[in-house]
Amino acid sequence: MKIKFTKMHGAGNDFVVVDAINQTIDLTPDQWKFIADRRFGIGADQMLVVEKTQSPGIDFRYRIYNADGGEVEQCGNGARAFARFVSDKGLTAKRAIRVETMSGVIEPTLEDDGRVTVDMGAPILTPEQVPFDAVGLKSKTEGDDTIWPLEVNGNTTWISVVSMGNPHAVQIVTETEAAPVLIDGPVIEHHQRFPKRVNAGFMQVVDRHNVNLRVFERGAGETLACGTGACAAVVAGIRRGLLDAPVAVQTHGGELVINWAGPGLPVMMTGPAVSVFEGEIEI
Ligand SMILES: N[C@H](CCC[C@H](N)C(=O)O)C(=O)O
Repeated sequence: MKIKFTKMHGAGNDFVVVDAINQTIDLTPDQWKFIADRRFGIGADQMLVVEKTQSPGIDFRYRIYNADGGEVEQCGNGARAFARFVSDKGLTAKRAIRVETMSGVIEPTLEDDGRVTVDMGAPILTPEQVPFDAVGLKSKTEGDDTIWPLEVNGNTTWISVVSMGNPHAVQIVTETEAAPVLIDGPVIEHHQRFPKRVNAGFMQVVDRHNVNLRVFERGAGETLACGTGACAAVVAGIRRGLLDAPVAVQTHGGELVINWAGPGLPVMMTGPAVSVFEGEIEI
């Protein structure tokens, strides 16, 4: 079957985006993995599939597949790329678009300056719902946050656990460029205390409104940026009493700006969304 796609990125987190409204898309995890392959396929961190929805008051559904072929609940940078895609393709004339994902409804809005702001919904802060297995662990309180000891490569790493619909383990590091992202990231991603695996964030606090962040993503490895990871890291930093909103998050692929007014309230993320090229692939 031939599939038309658009290659996009949000702060360097790159995507293959497909319109499943005007073409039939029904691929296996191995076929998604092939598309994501940077040598044998197109190459991407995630694949985004745009679908119709019957849900009242909702404009679209969008599905997210990681480079390992697995479908996941949420993708923050992907939400911005999705909004750019449906607008550019004329699938909607709206600038504020309500889209349902596996983990609920989010609302990206196309800004006049070319960036996209997404209401990512409220973070989930109960460990069991992340999900994180805290049984038998002795936590510490830091500000309003609870941090947990995780055994990683023989060291104890203290983490915040946050879900943005997808699971995140956030640690504070002195300097992101010296952090063992590629050594500890895979161990945290597959840690037994995360039954659905986890995205591992490494955050350096520069000042109360600025951080550097690297994320070893579940199912994709280290990416140049992680939108839900930036949301989770800022939520953790605010709860720990280290940050004040808004927070500019510097990633290897660009800047994301995160706003959050506290528990139960939505996390707002603003950042770039860029179309790079269009193509067609036989699969
Ligand atoms: N790897 C993530 C999905 C993509 C998230 C990231 N690319 C973002 O921008 O939020 C997970 O398995 O939960």
